[in-house]
Amino acid sequence: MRPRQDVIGAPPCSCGSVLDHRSLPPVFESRHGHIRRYGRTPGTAKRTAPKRPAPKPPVKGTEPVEVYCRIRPLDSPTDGPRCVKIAGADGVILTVAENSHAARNGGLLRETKYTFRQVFDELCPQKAVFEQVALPLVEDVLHGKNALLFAYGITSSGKTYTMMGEPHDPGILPRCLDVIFNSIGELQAKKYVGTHVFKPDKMNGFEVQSEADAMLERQERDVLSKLNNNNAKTPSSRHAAGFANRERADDHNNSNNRRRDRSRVADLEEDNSYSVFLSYVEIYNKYIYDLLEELEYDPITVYKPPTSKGLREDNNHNMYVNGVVEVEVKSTEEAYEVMERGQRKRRVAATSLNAESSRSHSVLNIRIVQAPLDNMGQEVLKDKICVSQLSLVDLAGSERAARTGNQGDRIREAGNINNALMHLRTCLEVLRENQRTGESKYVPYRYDRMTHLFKNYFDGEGKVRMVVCINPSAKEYDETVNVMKFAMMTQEVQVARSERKEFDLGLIHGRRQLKDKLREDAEKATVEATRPQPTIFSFAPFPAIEVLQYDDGHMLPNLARYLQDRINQRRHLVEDFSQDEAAFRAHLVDIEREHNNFKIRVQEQEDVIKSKDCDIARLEKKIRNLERAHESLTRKTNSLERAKNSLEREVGEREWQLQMTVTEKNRLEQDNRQRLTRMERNCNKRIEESKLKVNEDAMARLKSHESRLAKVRNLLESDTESVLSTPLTTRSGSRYMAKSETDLTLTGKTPVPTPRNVQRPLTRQTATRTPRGGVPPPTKPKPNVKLHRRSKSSHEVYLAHKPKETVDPRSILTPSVKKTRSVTRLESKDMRGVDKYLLTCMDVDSEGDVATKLYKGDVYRTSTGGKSVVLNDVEVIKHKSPGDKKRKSNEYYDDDLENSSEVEDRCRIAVEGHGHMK
Ligand SMILES: Nc1ncnc2c1ncn2[C@@H]1O[C@H](COP(=O)(O)OP(=O)(O)OP(=O)(O)O)[C@@H](O)[C@H]1O
Repeated sequence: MRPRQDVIGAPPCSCGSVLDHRSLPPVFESRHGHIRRYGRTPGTAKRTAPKRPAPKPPVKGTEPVEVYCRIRPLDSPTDGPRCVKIAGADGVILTVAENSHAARNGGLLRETKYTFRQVFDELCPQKAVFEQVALPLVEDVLHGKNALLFAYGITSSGKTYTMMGEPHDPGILPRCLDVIFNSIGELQAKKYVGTHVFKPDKMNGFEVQSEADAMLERQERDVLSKLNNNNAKTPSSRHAAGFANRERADDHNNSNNRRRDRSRVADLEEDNSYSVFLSYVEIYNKYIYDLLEELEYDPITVYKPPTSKGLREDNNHNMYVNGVVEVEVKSTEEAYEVMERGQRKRRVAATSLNAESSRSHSVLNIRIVQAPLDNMGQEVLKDKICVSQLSLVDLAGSERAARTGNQGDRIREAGNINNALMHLRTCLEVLRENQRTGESKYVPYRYDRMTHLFKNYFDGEGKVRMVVCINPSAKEYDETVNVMKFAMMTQEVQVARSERKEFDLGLIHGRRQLKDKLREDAEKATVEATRPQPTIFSFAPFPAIEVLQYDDGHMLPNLARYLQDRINQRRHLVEDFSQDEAAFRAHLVDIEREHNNFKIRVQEQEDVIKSKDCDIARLEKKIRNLERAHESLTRKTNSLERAKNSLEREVGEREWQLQMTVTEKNRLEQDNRQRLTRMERNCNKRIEESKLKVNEDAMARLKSHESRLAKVRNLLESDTESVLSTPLTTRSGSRYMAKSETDLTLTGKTPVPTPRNVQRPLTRQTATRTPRGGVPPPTKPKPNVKLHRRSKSSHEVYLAHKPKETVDPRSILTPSVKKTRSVTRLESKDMRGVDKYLLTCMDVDSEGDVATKLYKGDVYRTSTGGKSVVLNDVEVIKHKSPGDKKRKSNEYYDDDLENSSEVEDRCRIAVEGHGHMK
């Protein structure tokens, strides 16, 4: 199988793209702006200032993962060539090593510059590294934010050194603990004492434990620790578990050697109560083990091997190790002790590159639990607990089997370590691509325990920092290149910035001091109460002052002594009294001052209370208003509910009615269709009958018309003297006596009439006498027919009736009438004094031919005094279109027939002499 390190040894660019060095030009600028020089010619390739792309504007609310670089010293100054140079405060230049993979592959990369947030050289002290890298994270965690710090690098690059350090020069972990305890000092909640004791709820949260429970737990612990002390005589757990342990961890036990970090974080919430909890796990061969778990003692196997732990997600979607032991620590010493306990259990082994090589990734979780105190400074507010976490991760180093010379378990461990690191890299790459492109590709955190555990840091909020540890030895060049690329890629990952937790709940400040003050006062009062009361001093009784004998030489001296003593005593008493008085006065002054202070504070508190009362009153009023609003809304909701129900009912009814209507409509439609079909049948039948009847009527009317025409003809024939020998028969059977010249056919050009409906020019003009009755016009008169010549007498007066719509045809053929009176509209009076009647009609057929018809008649006086006209002649002057040659001659007869009814109508009016001609 190909060793893992060969796989990870070659991906050339931090952006993940594989570069073929041979195909690249001598100078190539990577996507990250790093200048790379290629070429076989060894020499001093002068490095120009790297041209980095303009930094992207930071996404609002996010910040990049901050990557720092630490270069460890070589084991000895003569320890081979170096491949790493420092370039300023934030850059390192990696020079290709001669025996490196890149060099062997032909494409020689001379120098590459990598830029970090900050670079620490070999001489950089631990304190400086801590202050730059970890102190801001400690500040964050004390202010309620989460943070992750991990050390990354190849094996033996100084990760554990950076994280743990040495007793005389501690690394990041112990310093973090120092600073935390320096900062929270007196603000800590008392362990097992008081009512504000935080306790893990086993689901990654915390609860407040009652004092009784806390005491009970303490007793249980005491018993357990005694038992453990007894068991300590048995072989140590680390040997029983068969794991090698770091001897240097024992050095930490000697706290006298340990140098403390004196830094502290200011501006903490003084009215909060703090607790610190530690948990320590390692991820070994894909499994998570609890380093603080007390292994059960078994008389046969001595100690049971540790069981792996699972990962769970809490209510806030944070990942945690299920069932992990969380130890509350109250001081740096306690924390050290716990940390070292875990450190001793961590799996390390000697490899050819590191005598104490970490075979697992270790995660120390420092959880700060804080909650604000109540107004009396006595208890914490249970529902305001804030938990923040600082995860300090010492990753196992990537390693190549060829370099380490590992075998057996070590090879398997190395494979798992490399896999986990590769997976971390994959996750970060996907995350970075998602952030760049706006896509939401699945980030495979879950495929590895380590990435799954850190998921919340990359997806959630909080600072993430990485210390990349570098071994500058040229032998490590190939792996160092990959570490650099990973670091470059990681710097481009953005994480959400978390906000500082605010604990200002409107409570009074200085609650903690108030509590202390009250306690002090109570203590003082107790002391005062136990102080012995001053006894009333009484002088010794007077000696006997009776002189019993004259020579009594004792009485007076005794008395004098007594009095002197008494005077002295009195003087002492007065002095004592004045001292007591002064003390009392001073005490009184103190009390007075204190009293005044209290009065001021009481006043302040009263003000606060007043303002709170105002607030309360305002809020109560608001609550009342809201309640009223709520009630009215409830009423409104109820009424709307009722309205909605009734509307729903109504809608239901309407729907039902609609359904019924539709059904009824369908039924009616069906009925109507049937009825319509029936009616259609009946109608068709009736239409057929009507048609027949109409035909019959039309035939009957035709017959009656014919008979009437026949009568008129007979009448005309009988009354007229100038009867033509050859009567012209119309299609309707009526006869006219032709008085005009017959068969007048004119050729030659005539003025073209312009009737209204004529559009085509007329080129031929024809005037024919129109026969009636469909008989073709005679071409020449029969010899026995006597043609009646048109009267030429000049005394006959014609009434020429030309309706308005007639136009002048401009024909050369005009009736030969001398005396003419023209009217356009016929009235009775016009008939006076006229002998002849001439009616001019014009007609345009569908072909556009214009026919001018001249009806002539004689005017007779009737017996009733009126005038009657007997039409006896008709002349038709036709203007034919040249394209009408094919027109059949009998069409003329059709036209005549059509017009005959019109002529009859007009004549009827003229004959009667009533009405108006159109
Ligand atoms: N900055 C430094 N100054 C002095 N000594 C250092 C420094 N960094 C590392 N060392 C030394 O180098 C050796 C290897 O370091 P360390 O064990 O920390 O490497 P590591 O990266 O944790 O390796 P592994 O991944 O195998 O555990 C140790 O002896 C350590 O003391």
